[in-house]
Amino acid sequence: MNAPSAWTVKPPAPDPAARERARERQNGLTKPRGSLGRLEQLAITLCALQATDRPSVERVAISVFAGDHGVCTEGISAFPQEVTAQMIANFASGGAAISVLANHLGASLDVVNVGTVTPPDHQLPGVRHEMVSAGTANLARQPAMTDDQAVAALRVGDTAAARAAENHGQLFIGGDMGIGNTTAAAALACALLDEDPRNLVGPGTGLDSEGVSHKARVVERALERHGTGREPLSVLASLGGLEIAALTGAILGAASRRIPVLVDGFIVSVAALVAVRQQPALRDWLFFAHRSAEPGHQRVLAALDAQPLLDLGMRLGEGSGAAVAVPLMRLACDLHNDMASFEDAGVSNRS
Ligand SMILES: O=C(O)c1ccc[n+]([C@@H]2O[C@H](COP(=O)([O-])O)[C@@H](O)[C@H]2O)c1
Ligand SMILES: Cc1cc2nc[nH]c2cc1C
Repeated sequence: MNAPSAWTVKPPAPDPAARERARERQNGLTKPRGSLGRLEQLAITLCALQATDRPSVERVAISVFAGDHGVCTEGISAFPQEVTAQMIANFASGGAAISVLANHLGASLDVVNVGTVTPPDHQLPGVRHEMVSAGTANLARQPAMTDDQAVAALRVGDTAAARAAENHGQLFIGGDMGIGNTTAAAALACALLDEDPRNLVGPGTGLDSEGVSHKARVVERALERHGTGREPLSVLASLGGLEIAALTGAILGAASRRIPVLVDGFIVSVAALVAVRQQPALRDWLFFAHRSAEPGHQRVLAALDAQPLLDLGMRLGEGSGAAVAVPLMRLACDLHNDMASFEDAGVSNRS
């Protein structure tokens, strides 16, 4: 019963009538048709997802999921593992990039510790400790998670999405924090896309080229051990991470509650890829914020047929790239909602 494949959260279909009305409205606004480019499509898609004529992303719900990775013992990151827990404290005290961005956007920021090696500090304000385990096992040698742990982590994410829905969130952003998680994400993406690790493994927080080659060999060993071609949530259990599984659960959970999702960088996109492989109807609910500098992101975006909004060379995680793209989505909504029509403004339309 606790096999990950039993996870059957289903996203609903977007509203076709709201989509059609939004398309008609865009075509009647005082601009040549299509001249606002992808901002037009963005507003139309939001109308269909929010089943409204007046789309809005004023209420943004951000959940950052943190977890540690057993594969760190293989020397695959430029930073030590304790940074994961230290950054949780930084999120709590408002000093992290995502803290500043959330504050700027007036977004809620939910920090969830899904499992660190460093014992949780229960005094930290605003941090939820929903530890599934003290980090994952080393995926190069054994499954990162048991099936039960993967399901528990999916549930942690789904619960965060439920909180976003209770707070009437109009857009969900998931962020990740986990030293070593670019190794897990690359391994997962290789298994799901049948790719060579040398094409998907990158520097993460800052490995040099020798470090990247070593990391690719670690991923290769993991793939040999766990094999490919299994169902997506089993691949997630053996090669993923606690925060990555929580992100998969959160993304599915948000869409199933009719909250559109703005996907961040490499790690969140891999969590989204797992979710789309599990529930293809989820794809409709995803906007892609940016192209991360982590080289494997490009391949994952292509597999999801995704055109990100921004390309700023960011590679931080935390949901930061998604937060940076929110103002663009807000502008797309304002244009859709507030521009005059040809008729109202007395402007001649094309003959
Ligand atoms: O989101 C991205 O595209 C991204 C790319 C590179 C690194 N990161 C962040 O850096 C950490 C993982 O890097 P590493 O080198 O320890 O695997 C983790 O906390 C991620 O949030 C994030
Ligand atoms: C300092 C630091 C902050 C981060 N935020 C997300 N991943 C990170 C990795 C490091 C090393």
